[in-house]
Amino acid sequence: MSHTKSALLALADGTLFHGVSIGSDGHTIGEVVFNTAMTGYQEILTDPSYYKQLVTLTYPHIGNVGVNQEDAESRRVFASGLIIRNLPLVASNWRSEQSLSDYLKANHVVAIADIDTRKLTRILREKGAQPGCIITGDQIDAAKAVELAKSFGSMAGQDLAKVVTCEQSYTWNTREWRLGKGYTEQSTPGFHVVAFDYGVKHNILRMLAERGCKLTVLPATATAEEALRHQPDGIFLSNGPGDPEPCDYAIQAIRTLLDKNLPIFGICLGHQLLGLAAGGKTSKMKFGHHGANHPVQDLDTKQVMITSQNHGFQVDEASLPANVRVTHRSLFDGTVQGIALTDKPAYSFQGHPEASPGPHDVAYLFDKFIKLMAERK
Ligand SMILES: NC(=O)CC[C@H](N)C(=O)O
Repeated sequence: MSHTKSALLALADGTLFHGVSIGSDGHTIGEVVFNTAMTGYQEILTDPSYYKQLVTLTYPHIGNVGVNQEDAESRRVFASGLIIRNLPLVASNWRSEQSLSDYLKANHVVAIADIDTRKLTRILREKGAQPGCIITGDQIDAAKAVELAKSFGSMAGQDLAKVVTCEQSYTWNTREWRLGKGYTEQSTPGFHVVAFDYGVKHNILRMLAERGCKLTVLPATATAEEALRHQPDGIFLSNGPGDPEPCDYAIQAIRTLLDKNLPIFGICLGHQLLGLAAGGKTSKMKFGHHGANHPVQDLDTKQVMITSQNHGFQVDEASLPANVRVTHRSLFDGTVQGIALTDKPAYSFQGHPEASPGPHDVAYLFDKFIKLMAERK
């Protein structure tokens, strides 16, 4: 039997959790958040929105189905650490290519198992998301770990979109992808979408491609002029990590693009940035929304959808100017989940409509974007 290495999770408030290391050696710091999804650990780890966050999963057995290349949501693991109850001894699935533990090690992710994730989640619910440190080794200095946790400070004020974004613009090869899916040459792309990559998840690009869009992806700091040079039919604003408020480059670009009356669709961080560009404000939530079964109501149709969520900031309803309408609301806490401008073809959603947490309830938001681009042509 292989030697198990000890690991410690220290919270900034001094709480300590002793467990075993299941990833890389060393230490990592970030904001500790809990996610209640029962599946999708690989999508969570590779979602760039989790950069600088240490994710604890409330589902106790994580790693049962291993990992594979196909399920990655981006080019690498972006979560800064993983905290779980129990790593199964065997990973079993026909698609599995690697065990979770080997994957974490290969991606240099520090991770801890065998801790009481229920107790941890209760602390985060009561006190709110807080800084933490995971550190591995047999002789751990707990006081040092608490100091390291504190050194993270707060997620508020951190501009991380420009850290995780792509270095250069690229095109998503829609044609090849569609032909591989059985679409014919004739049914190939209609609309050209310019997507700002604040930490985009691949399934968003896939879902736009599936609807016939040709995609040009631009780095987070690209200007409105750069976007317009591509003569887009529509603009997409992606999800991403950190606080939306310091992303002034993005807010500026979106403001200019709003003036051009182009269809604009934003998801998660993109939603928050649209809210800011429209003149609203955002704020940090206590522990945010991270899970795969959050009920959200479409206020126009009254329909309740089961959605996937991952955010720690929100658009403040009271701050919204008269030309911004709230279109969706969380049925957990009443917070804003969607907005639309009344005088521009621009709208956004706080949850993740590209994730399919079982149901595909929110996929219609992608069809709405296609409709807006068609109306403008
Ligand atoms: N998934 C996201 O885009 C998250 C947006 C933002 N970083 C938040 O935490 O609220």
